[in-house]
Amino acid sequence: QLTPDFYNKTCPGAFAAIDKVVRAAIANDPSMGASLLRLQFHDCFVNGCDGSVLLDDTPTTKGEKTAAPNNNSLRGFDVIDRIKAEVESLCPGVVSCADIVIITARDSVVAFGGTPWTVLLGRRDSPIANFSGANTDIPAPTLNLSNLITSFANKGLNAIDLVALSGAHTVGQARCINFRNRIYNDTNIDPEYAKALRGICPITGGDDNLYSFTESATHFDNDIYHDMIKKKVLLHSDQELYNGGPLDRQVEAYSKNPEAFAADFGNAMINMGNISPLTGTSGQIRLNCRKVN
Ligand code: HEM
Repeated sequence: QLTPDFYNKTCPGAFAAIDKVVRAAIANDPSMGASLLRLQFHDCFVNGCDGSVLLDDTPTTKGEKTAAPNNNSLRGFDVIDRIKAEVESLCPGVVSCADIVIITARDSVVAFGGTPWTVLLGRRDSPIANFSGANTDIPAPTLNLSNLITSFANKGLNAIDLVALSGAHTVGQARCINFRNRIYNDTNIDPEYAKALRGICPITGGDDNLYSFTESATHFDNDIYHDMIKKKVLLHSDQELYNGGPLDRQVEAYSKNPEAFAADFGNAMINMGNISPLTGTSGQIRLNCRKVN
């Protein structure tokens, strides 16, 4: 039901307006591109791609922003607010927050030098957030390969989608709390890499200290697959993809063929964007992405 031309008649200016705000945000803070890309994942894995991740807590209901995988970690909500304001001034009440997340993720990858894909549109916004769903459905970096595969399968995504989408970790950063156990306890990690990271992430304290996933954390390329093969990745979950198991061949293929990775990444983003959208007369077009109408 989603289509690429959904806003062609009702808001043809939306694409240029969104891209402009995304580029300005990245020019102001290059790390923002990664954060905007991640929002699509954390929206789509919880109740589908329905903009629920954008809802603030209210006095009576908890939103998803304060769930464990998101709290003190997700960012970019102010950029989404700026985009929504621009788009509302162009065409009031037309473009959903859920679709803004999808377009913003694509534009961020392109701004980082990645390959564009055609986004499918026509999603509507959920009137409710799912705090407990955000805690259970977003995979943790401690998961092993079979649990990662299951977590993606639960959302209708296959193992190729898992390997391709994990390529998103070619950009952005992680906090020490998410890689401490790996650098002190994992054995499938390059010893020099682990040693260097221990300087940034002590055994106690420094939970929020940041480290980049790859050397070019603001350039969208296939570096993360090279790093997996070298055992120089931050997250336990990313190394699980290349650890003597069935997906090693796919990691090697993406490391050798950046075009194949780019094509599969775009397709996997489209697949992820298809998770349980609200369409037709379901849901609403929120006027402010942070609260229900
Ligand atoms: C396969 C399962 C995944 C796990 C276990 C996982 C886990 C994580 C963790 C732990 C962080 C660091 C958060 C922090 O320290 O605050 C992170 C960051 C990030 N993730 Fe994932 N992730 C997964 C899949 C994805 C997918 C599918 C995407 C998008 C397509 C994605 C995009 C990102 C980006 C871009 C960042 C950096 C954010 C920033 O710098 O602000 N991740 N992820």
